[in-house]
Amino acid sequence: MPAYHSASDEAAPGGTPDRSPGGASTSTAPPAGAAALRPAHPRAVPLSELRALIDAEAVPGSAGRADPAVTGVSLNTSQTLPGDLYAALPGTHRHGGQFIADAVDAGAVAVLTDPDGAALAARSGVTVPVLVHPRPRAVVGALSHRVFGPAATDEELALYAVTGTNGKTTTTYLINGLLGAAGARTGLIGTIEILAGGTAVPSVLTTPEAPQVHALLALMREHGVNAAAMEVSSHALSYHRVDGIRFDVAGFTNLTQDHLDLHGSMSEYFAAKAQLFTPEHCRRAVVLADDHWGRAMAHHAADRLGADAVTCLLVGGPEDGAPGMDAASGPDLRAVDLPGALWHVTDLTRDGLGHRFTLVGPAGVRLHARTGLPGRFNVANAALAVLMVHAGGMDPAAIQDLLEVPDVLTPQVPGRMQVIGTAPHAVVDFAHNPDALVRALEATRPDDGGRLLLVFGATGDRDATKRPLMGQIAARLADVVIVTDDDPHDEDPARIRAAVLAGAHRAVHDEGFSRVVEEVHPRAEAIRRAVALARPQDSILVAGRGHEVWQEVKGVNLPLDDRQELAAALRQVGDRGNAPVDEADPAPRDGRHQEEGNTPA
Ligand SMILES: CC(=O)N[C@H]1[C@@H](OP(=O)(O)OP(=O)(O)OC[C@H]2O[C@@H](n3ccc(=O)[nH]c3=O)[C@H](O)[C@@H]2O)O[C@H](CO)[C@@H](O)[C@@H]1O[C@H](C)C(=O)N[C@@H](C)C(=O)N[C@H](CCC(=O)O)C(=O)O
Ligand SMILES: Nc1ncnc2c1ncn2[C@@H]1O[C@H](COP(=O)(O)OP(=O)(O)OP(=O)(O)O)[C@@H](O)[C@H]1O
Repeated sequence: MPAYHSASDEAAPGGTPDRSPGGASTSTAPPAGAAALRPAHPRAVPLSELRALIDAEAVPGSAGRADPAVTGVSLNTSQTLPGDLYAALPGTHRHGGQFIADAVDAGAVAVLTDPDGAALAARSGVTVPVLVHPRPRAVVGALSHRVFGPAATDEELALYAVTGTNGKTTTTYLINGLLGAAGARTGLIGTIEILAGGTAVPSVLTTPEAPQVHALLALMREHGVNAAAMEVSSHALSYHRVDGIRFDVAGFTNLTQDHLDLHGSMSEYFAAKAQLFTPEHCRRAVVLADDHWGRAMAHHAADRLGADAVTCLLVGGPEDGAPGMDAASGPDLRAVDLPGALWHVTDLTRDGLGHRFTLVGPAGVRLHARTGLPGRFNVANAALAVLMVHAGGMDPAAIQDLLEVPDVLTPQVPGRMQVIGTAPHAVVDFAHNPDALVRALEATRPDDGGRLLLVFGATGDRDATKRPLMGQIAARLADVVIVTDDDPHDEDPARIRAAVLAGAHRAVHDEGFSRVVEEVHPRAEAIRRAVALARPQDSILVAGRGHEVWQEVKGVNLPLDDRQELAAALRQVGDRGNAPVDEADPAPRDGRHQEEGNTPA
């Protein structure tokens, strides 16, 4: 197993310890500027060396040094620092070449761009040298690695990547929980926050752009971080954001519908994710192989990495039903032909909100575990995290010791199945695609005949095909469906709601579900409506925005935190009692529109 110092051995640079996963010491300082996300002691690389690395054409500068020392890389002028190479990339809205003058004003000593950007540079009278490459985005990772990458003398930083449609954030927190319990000083890059050993910084993207990723890894090394877990989105793989990084272990959670606006089809979406499981990007792979996409990924990984580098995990079985992979029930056909080491989950039992389970591996090795995270999908996340740590070099006996640490597989993941109230059981979750919504609804349904109320919407400017699907799922699995707004971005929110409602109506009319379906906006009002309708034995799920604290409407960020709104609404109702759904005021009020009647008794 990797040898780690105890997290408590070292003082945190720049902060007091807090709740960060895996025992990384952090402080709770506010979001930092670009400089705070860079190493304090950057290396200086001559521009000529960078030019040779990517075989770029060079246009000499008209002033300053012919071969300046480059100490950083940026591809957005808001993050450009003195000494940077500014990568002026073609974008979906405009060309980064328009911002070269701003980059030079911010201290950029050179520019990397494509021929169109070079023309823009010439027109703006740029004085610094310009490197011209036909596909600059494809070489930014290699350049960033040269500038920010590890020196031969640096301590090892073990890197764990998680990809998949759902479960990335949760699995990275689980990995860091285990590594932290083993004494590692952990770092994190993902949707919620970035932990680089110093301050915790709220995230903007799930996977930042390549220069920032490489700078963050350098910062982690400076802060003595020796293991880091990172979410790798399909956007990241398509946009070359992790180029130049070879992860020790890459994990695959699942592939279900999302992001078809970018990828076009599920096969293309798969192909984007599959890039992670190649020798350029990882040494070992752990793949959740329960379904077609998982099995395809396992075979792809074995083809590219060799079967010895692959671990397959089967969790199987219906939600909260009999475990599909009980060792006593004999071999499962899904295991046939899976490459590499095979592990499966067995002895699955409910324990409080979470589950106990056993992982059975090659030669009958058994690991006994418990996660307090709700929903069977979190067993999959927890099992994947355990096997990724194993693939990273920790032997089963050491892992079993870690699994004895109370709640080691129950990290607090903000906005993921986060319980806000108990009577009614009220949960905020980040489910914002069809599969996640199914699983979150299944995990929230009350056991004892209470009703399930759902508040959700769909995001604007993103995969529109999932909107009616999510409406349909909502009407199938919830008793009261309140359709509201998510982040509309630049789209008309009413149009988005209409698409979601169309799916809900289809389930009600064509499939005969008897549900209350309402359209209520703004979102805070929808949350209050759900709370007003709920009885103490019911459950409320507010899905889609999880930890998010801003709602983006036409370029303006409006403060909105589902957790706060739900807590406030519950407090208010606690003072005056709940109204049963059929007694509640059915008349539309402030954007509320009741679409269907007849909730089940
Ligand atoms: C669709 C997408 O991923 N777009 C990314 C892309 O933006 P773009 O091509 O539209 O950029 P643009 O506005 O046309 O500008 C062109 C160039 O000029 C630069 N620029 C622009 C303005 C300026 O003042 N200065 C400047 O330097 C930009 O950095 C860019 O390189 O390049 C930008 C610069 O890096 C990214 O910030 C931007 O991500 C946007 C913000 C985004 O929302 N991306 C999402 C969809 C995303 O990546 N999501 C995935 C996770 C999804 C999930 O799993 O749920 C993620 O990893 O976060
Ligand atoms: N293994 C899983 N399978 C299906 N759904 C899951 C799984 N894990 C989590 N979910 C659902 O997906 C939501 C998002 O979980 P999480 O943030 O861990 O995933 P993610 O892949 O990081 O998502 P995103 O890329 O959107 O940030 C959860 O709130 C839950 O509803």
